[in-house]
Amino acid sequence: MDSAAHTQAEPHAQALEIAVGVLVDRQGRLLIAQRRAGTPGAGRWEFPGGKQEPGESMFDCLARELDEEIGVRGLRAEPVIRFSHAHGDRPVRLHVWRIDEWSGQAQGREGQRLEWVEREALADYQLLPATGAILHALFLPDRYVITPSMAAAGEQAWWPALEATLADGAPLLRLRDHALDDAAYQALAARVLACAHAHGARLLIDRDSDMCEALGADGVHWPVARLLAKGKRPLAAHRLLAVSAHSYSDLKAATRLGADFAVLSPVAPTPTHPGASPLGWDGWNEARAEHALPVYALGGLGGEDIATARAHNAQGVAAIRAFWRG
Ligand SMILES: Nc1nc2c([nH]c(=O)n2[C@H]2C[C@H](O)[C@@H](COP(=O)(O)OP(=O)(O)OP(=O)(O)O)O2)c(=O)[nH]1
Ligand SMILES: [Mg+2]
Repeated sequence: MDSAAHTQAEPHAQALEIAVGVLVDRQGRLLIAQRRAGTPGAGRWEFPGGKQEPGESMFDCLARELDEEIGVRGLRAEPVIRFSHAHGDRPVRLHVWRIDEWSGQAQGREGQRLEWVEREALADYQLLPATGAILHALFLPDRYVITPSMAAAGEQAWWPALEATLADGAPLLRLRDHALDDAAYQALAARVLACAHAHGARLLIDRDSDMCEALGADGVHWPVARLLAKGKRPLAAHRLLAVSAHSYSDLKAATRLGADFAVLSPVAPTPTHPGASPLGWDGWNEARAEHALPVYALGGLGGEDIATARAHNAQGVAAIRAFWRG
């Protein structure tokens, strides 16, 4: 997904409300449709959906659009993400659902082409802008584990805790250890990466993209200031770029510069950053806004907060202590 996929509309512009449904079949393939001539983005591929009508709930809109466009009904749908971005003459606000069960056989009822495509093969299609945000939201987990520093945990305890955390099913980790110099960090990261990959987990590192490439790590996690200083996305599209953000404008910059996801903190007070004033869920909501990327909630939260976080349009919860099995 290129960085153009991350344009975002200003929130004060009057957005069109759009319900979008991602049908996922038993083999994990996704249903895409080609936009017809004469519509914004003609020829590009999208997930089916369309505009809300007056008096309609977003879910009713989804059900109606999918029936009209592809002839499926009886949806079992989970909300995935909500975001706004500029598209055509007016900004659109996309309310995206994942649909794993439905009745009827999907067919292009408006003459549009449909295809079932594996996620990896989507790169071969010209997709609508911002589809990258939808895909990341679909496939990123609802927990993001940040490792405690080895010095604080003690090396003897740290490695078994890492193994236990991975065995517990942590699919995405950030190796955070600011105390180590680059050489020591790289040596540690190589070992942690091997453990993570052995468990099918992905690992993001806190250092530069050259180190990421050298290690074959899954991506980097940077503070937003570092990304702003760089001025552009530092790594290839198949790697993950995560950004730490503390405000609306941080997230705006992260989106503009092609971040794949962000972590917005602190929601609640946390011992790691005793001086920072917590956002609370209201402040979190205001800062998260409708930026076109998945955003984890961080700060004093744990697994029991995932449902609340999801209800606030978060991808899930990021945490050190709550997910570390030390
Ligand atoms: N369906 C869909 N629309 C998207 C996606 N991403 C995105 O920016 N959009 C934009 C394109 C359009 O401007 C708008 C969707 O409206 P639409 O043109 O499908 O509207 P509709 O189905 O109600 O069609 P119509 O009655 O106006 O013909 O949202 C996406 O993934 N799926
Ligand atoms: Mg449509």
